[in-house]
Amino acid sequence: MGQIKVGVVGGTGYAGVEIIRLLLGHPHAQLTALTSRADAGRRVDEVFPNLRGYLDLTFVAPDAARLHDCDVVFFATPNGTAMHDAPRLLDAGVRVIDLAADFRLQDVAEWSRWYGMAHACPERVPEAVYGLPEINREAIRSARLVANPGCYPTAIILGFLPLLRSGAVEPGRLIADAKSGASGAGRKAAITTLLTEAADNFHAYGVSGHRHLPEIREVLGARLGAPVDLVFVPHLLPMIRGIHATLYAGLRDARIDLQDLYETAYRDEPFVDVMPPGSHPETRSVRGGNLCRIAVSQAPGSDTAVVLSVIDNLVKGAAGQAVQNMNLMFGLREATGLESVSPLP
Ligand SMILES: NC(=O)C1=CN([C@@H]2O[C@H](COP(=O)(O)OP(=O)(O)OC[C@H]3O[C@@H](n4cnc5c(N)ncnc54)[C@H](OP(=O)(O)O)[C@@H]3O)[C@@H](O)[C@H]2O)C=CC1
Ligand SMILES: CC(=O)N[C@@H](CCC(=O)OP(=O)(O)O)C(=O)O
Repeated sequence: MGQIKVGVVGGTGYAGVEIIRLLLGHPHAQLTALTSRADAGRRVDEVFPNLRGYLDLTFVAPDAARLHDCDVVFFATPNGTAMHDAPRLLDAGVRVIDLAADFRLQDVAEWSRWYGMAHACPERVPEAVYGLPEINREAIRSARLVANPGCYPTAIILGFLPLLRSGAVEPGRLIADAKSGASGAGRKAAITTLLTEAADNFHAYGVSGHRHLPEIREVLGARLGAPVDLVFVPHLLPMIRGIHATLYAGLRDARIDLQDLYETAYRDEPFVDVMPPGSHPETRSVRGGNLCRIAVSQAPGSDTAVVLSVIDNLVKGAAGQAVQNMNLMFGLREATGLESVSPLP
């Protein structure tokens, strides 16, 4: 096949530059239009010296007509951006993958409550496909508009899914205790992610309600055909990349073979690795890669399942998953360009 012409709106953010990094190693993608308002006119490799020698492109303003020449445009922009610009691109026949939350919730009123703004194109929301290939692979293949999942939801949904699908747990009594590295907050300046605030420190945030909560509820609930509820507490870890989610669920029958349940559920998934019994997945084992590594356990005599789920928030939690979705949308092998091994240490 010919090269897929790719645009990235928000090419100077952490998720955007990760898409650029991944697509430089993709045999069928041609980076065509990379946007930034602040850095328009600057060479990409001047802004990101790690890319010197790999591409010869200059950032352009996001309204550049050149986006219309693309086959697919990734929006790696703040929430509330793609909903203004995606409709024109879709009307011009360009496929859109939004890494933000604009099209993740089918319940638009709920979306507006959590995101604090009116939706600019509620009529386009029903056509959006939630881009978690492990649950929506077939719909993604024919989608024109993909809502790439949030980073916490990716780790948490993949972690809970086998338990819920099998009916092994009560869907209303789940607990997700999750930690993220600081790159999850993006590249913009903010006090909480200053080195002097985040390093040698550890704290929870969003305990009274984080916007990923309705996303997890809606996606799992739709999958299950019944309401799902959970306690979700995110934390900020003094590291750069990675999410570690520790998930707890009460088992209906403590005799279940959890290892077999998870191995069977994810046997054919290229990007979910169910580790052997007794494993403790490390965030560095998925650093820079598109894998979600999962370990599941149950203490002797306990009726609580404990699931450990790790991802790189910028890869399986954002850019890698977006490229996985692009591969599906363009009929490519799903793992194309996503097969690098994480470095240790
Ligand atoms: N970081 C992560 O781990 C994850 C992020 N996401 C989501 O991906 C999106 C990008 O995140 P991240 O890369 O961290 O964010 P950053 O803050 O690092 O980058 C944002 C990018 O968007 C551009 N931008 C900002 N406002 C606009 C606008 N109004 N129109 C066009 N471009 C704009 C910025 O450049 P400029 O201002 O120069 O135009 C910049 O390139 C967010 O929605 C985030 O929630 C999802 C999962 C994980
Ligand atoms: C550490 C940190 O701040 N993480 C971010 C997660 C950002 C993200 O992936 O979320 P959206 O795409 O849904 O905005 C947060 O909790 O807001």
